[in-house]
Amino acid sequence: MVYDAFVLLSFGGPEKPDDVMPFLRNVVRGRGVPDERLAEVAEHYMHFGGVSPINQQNRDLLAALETEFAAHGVKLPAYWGNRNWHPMLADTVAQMRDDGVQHALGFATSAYGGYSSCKQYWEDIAAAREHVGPGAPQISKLRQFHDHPGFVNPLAAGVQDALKTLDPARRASTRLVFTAHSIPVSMAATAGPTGDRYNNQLEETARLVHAAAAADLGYDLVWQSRSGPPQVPWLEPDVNDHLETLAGKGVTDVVVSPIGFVSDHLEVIWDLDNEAKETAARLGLGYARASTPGVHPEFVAMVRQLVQERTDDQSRPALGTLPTWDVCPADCCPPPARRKAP
Ligand SMILES: CC1=C(CCC(=O)O)c2cc3nc(cc4[nH]c(cc5[nH]c(cc1n2)c(C)c5CCC(=O)O)c(CCC(=O)O)c4C)C(CCC(=O)O)=C3C
Ligand SMILES: [Fe+2]
Repeated sequence: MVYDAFVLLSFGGPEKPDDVMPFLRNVVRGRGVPDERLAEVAEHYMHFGGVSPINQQNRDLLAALETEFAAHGVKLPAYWGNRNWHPMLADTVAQMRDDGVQHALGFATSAYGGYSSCKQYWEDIAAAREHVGPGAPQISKLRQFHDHPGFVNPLAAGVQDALKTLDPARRASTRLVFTAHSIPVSMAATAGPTGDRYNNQLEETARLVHAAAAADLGYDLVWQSRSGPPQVPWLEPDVNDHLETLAGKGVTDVVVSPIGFVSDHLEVIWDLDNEAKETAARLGLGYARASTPGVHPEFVAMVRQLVQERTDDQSRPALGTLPTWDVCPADCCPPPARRKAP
């Protein structure tokens, strides 16, 4: 297969206060979420002047990738398009068509399987191509990378750096707490052809990062950033509840490592650096938050290697045992049942 471009696929985020509500309406489009609920979430963004850091983080990643590609002879122009905010993927795909692109490789900023993390990016691609119409380039999404050394090693380095900020005398009662975005239980059950792929991959990533970073410590995988109505079950426990449990069991310090994310966007800097940190302070727990990969050189190199897997037939580095594939089975990870508008 001949590829002639690269496109970074991401979530998108507001960049000024007036962007916040339209962005949030895009995130929940078709789901009948009332504006009052969105106004609550908007508050989190307003603590940061209505600016999510995610777009700048993607600009930084794109710039690092261009340098990395140039240094390794990968001659693909790099584009970027989002699901929920500008630059919107449909506009990017129109630009790619105008530039004569025929078949691009797409890298989504999520390591895992599941609807929000994987399938929805395939849907974004299909919708953007349909919007552009005849002449729209094909886009093949690169594979999931939850156990790639270029993902696991930067996470492990982040845990080790975070541990250095805690009291070494209390290491024996320090615990690693890995977090990922909670999803509805029904969504988790249909993630991947055999189900539960999202959770299973996260469990494997947690195991690998723990082994590489601090095998002497105990660890858990818990969930953050739950939304949706309370009567709908989502993956539990929530990180805040879990800190409470740990404090009751004699744990004195925690390192919280958000392995579910590739950069320190709003779900990290609000839900962890504010909410979970406050919870820890209330419980008297020492607290350190480990970094996400961001533009760590090994992570940037990983993206380039994932491209070369498709162009140069290279090996597929993997530290874990769960299988990976280039094209997801058509019936995996269906969207959640749509809620009716109230
Ligand atoms: C699995 C997963 C990831 C990780 C994979 C990936 O990265 O793709 C992720 C990432 C993110 N989620 C983000 C923000 C939001 N997620 C929401 C809502 C939801 N997320 C869900 C799942 C996930 N989300 C789900 C099942 C919902 C319920 C509604 C729905 O089914 O869509 C809402 C709506 C308001 C609310 O109800 O809380 C917001 C604002 C941001 C941007 C942060 C920034 O701006 O910096 C990022 C990177
Ligand atoms: Fe989300």
